[in-house]
Amino acid sequence: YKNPYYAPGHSTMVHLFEWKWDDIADECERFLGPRGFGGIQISPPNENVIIWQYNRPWWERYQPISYKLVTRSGDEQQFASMVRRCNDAGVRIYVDAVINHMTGEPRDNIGTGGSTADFRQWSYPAVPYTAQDFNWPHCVIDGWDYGCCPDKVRNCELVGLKDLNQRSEYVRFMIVGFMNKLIDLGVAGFRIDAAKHMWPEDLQVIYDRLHNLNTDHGFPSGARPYIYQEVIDFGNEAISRDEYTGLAAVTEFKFGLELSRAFAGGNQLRWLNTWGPIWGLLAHEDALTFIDNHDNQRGHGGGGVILTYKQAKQYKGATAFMLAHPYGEPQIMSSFDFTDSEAGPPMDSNGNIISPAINSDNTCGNGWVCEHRWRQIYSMVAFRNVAAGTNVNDWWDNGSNQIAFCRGGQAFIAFNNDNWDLNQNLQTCLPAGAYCDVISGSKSGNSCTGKSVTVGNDGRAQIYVGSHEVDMMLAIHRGDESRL
Ligand SMILES: O=C(NCCCOc1c(-c2ccc(O)c(O)c2)oc2cc(O)cc(O)c2c1=O)[C@@H]1CCCN1C(=O)/C=C/c1ccc(O)c(O)c1
Ligand SMILES: [Ca+2]
Repeated sequence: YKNPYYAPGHSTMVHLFEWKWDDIADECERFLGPRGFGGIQISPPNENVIIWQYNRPWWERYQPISYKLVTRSGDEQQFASMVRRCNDAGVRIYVDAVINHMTGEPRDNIGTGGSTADFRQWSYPAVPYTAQDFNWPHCVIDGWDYGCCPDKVRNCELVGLKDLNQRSEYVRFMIVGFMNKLIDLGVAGFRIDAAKHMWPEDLQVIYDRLHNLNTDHGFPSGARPYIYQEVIDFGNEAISRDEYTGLAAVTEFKFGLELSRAFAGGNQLRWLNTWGPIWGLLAHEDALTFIDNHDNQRGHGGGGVILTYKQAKQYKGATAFMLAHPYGEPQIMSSFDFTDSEAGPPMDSNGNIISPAINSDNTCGNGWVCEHRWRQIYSMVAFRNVAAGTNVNDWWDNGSNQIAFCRGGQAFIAFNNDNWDLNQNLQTCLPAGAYCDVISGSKSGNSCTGKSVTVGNDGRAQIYVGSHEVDMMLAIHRGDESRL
């Protein structure tokens, strides 16, 4: 359950948060496939309750009312078409699976597919679930429970959301049926939302009943779904993420916290020469890594200050480091612009999501940030693909915030987060020749729109990154995007 089964030559997952299925399919064909992205995390595809009371908040999609594949992102036909088109473009689909709970007790009683429920009777006829399928006696998780009482964190309601009993064979049957339908439609795996709130042994049973990936979508026979479990654990709770790493991969929240601290100036970059498990991070094969996610970019996820698209220069620096370094399985957040932390995606007066506009310079409009379309970010996906299979070598630093390293003999990157210029003759580990810096520009024909770097026969080059430049890094590699 720890292998994403990306297509050859592809890497990196992007979370297209709240995107519609037709738009995702287009994005696979016109951008993500050609740029070597490995996969996409999509928003929950099953029917959720409509919450007009808070003007369609982003978190309404985390209140299931049924397992029908009808949401504001599209219906089952559009879902199937997206998976087919993305797999054909070499881009995998991972589903955000909300299986711990159903809804709370919202004011309105109608779902995105027209289903209703009787919340106070724990009755969801569109599944169907009835009261016997939920955990009893009724209780709600209290703040103290996280520190003392694993049983309550699993068996009581998270913020009043009706808590399913995954020990029930019927509930297991319904959840497994829902997930196997998605696997048969060609998805490559799942994010398990709120995994901390479910018993590992119940999750193990559910995972082991999942089908192998669908070979008609290019997966090898016998391939198991890639599963990464959302366990928010900063080490101060009774439940540890180590209870879940035996099952499948786990979201590594410390990763984004530590890199945000380093690139926001709270920790010197030179300390990153030991980046990896000795920082208290999960083992490489267990870690789904990211700078920010849909929850903590809004300040909900606890743990401290997280960099987002709003701190563009530092965010691009931290993201470049995430993608340049071999540790973990990285995910890029692709956001819609927000100021209100509850606000949902851009929508028209009827509540329909507005599609991202693609501008002439390939950036997004209509309120979508599309971090994955920022040159400094998509260029580092190509860097990661060229560097696949190599380690970090020839580390250099200036004793504070100027660092540089190679990936085998394939790629080289330098960062400058000091407030004076980096101007050094450094070992790039690359063959002699001319290279375009893929951060300050790109290669067009046989010239560079940004900086160019000349590497000598000894692999060394003069590397310059001014402290007042738009970006704090310079990256070159042996792939076609950089090598002249
Ligand atoms: O103030 C709120 N929630 C209380 C604090 C955050 O607690 C939640 C956590 C949570 C937070 C921290 C933890 O350590 C933890 O074990 C759980 O996980 C969720 C997962 C869901 O599927 C749906 C939810 O409503 C929540 C949730 O409310 C607002 C209003 C309701 C939704 N919400 C939210 O803030 C929604 C947050 C949310 C939604 C989906 C997620 O996948 C997620 O990680 C957080
Ligand atoms: Ca639970």
